[in-house]
Amino acid sequence: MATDAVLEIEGLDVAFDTGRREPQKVLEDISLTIPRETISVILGPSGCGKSTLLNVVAGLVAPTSGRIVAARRERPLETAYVFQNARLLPWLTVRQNIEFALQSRSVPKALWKERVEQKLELVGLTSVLREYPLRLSGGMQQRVGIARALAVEPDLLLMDEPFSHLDEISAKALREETVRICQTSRVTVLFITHDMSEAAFLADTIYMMRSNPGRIAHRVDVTLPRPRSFSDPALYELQGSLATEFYDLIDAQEERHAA
Ligand SMILES: Nc1ncnc2c1ncn2[C@@H]1O[C@H](COP(=O)(O)OP(=O)(O)OP(=O)(O)O)[C@@H](O)[C@H]1O
Repeated sequence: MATDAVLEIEGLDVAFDTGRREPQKVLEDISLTIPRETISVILGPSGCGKSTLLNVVAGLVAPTSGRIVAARRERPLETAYVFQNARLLPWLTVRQNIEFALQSRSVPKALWKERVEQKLELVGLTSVLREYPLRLSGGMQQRVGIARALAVEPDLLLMDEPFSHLDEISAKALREETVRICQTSRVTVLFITHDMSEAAFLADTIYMMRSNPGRIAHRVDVTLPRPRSFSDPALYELQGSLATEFYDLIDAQEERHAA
């Protein structure tokens, strides 16, 4: 295993039993390495198995075959999720929502106050500690969701299309925040999207997937310097080449389907 990797996945297959004669193969021969303190992006069309891949990494879905090797072998890999919706508990305050996550991971109570305040500060939201989630905007709720995930100090942060339900201005701000947080807090991220510009802006490495079954079709190492700007022509260029590859894949798939 590479010395700077948090996780390596080797030859991973996932098939679901759907009651038909043959199990449905959703992921096939997935291999990837996630280096420490980087952002790896899985880019793929709807239904190609992106969320399933994250669920395997989180230990929620068992692979049919293949290996997942975590760098820290002395204990299971600690992961935390940020979903499309923040999924905050509406009857708990922001502080209590984050404390709930800390409690569920058995983080000692003596650490809670500092963790909650530090992570809320990181997402720029210290003023909402006592608020209830429904009084916050969608973007603020998502920031709390990120703070909650960071509070457990995971080895790997799993982000499943976390900004896809936000307006474009909030989404852009949160993409910038994600990069800043990763750099200042030395977090490692596995990020799912089907948005080319989001992938180009965030990623150190992009794994482009195709469907039926989900496979990694291309790996793109993004060498654009940081901080990146949404208006950088080089970013547009990368986004354009990702789009070309992406739609070529979809066309090839439709041709295979029709044959
Ligand atoms: N527990 C399950 N049992 C059976 N089939 C499943 C299960 N979970 C996912 N699938 C199937 O696996 C395929 C991939 O689903 P998945 O949600 O991983 O795709 P995705 O790329 O994340 O899609 P989207 O971008 O639309 O969220 C789909 O056909 C889905 O119906």
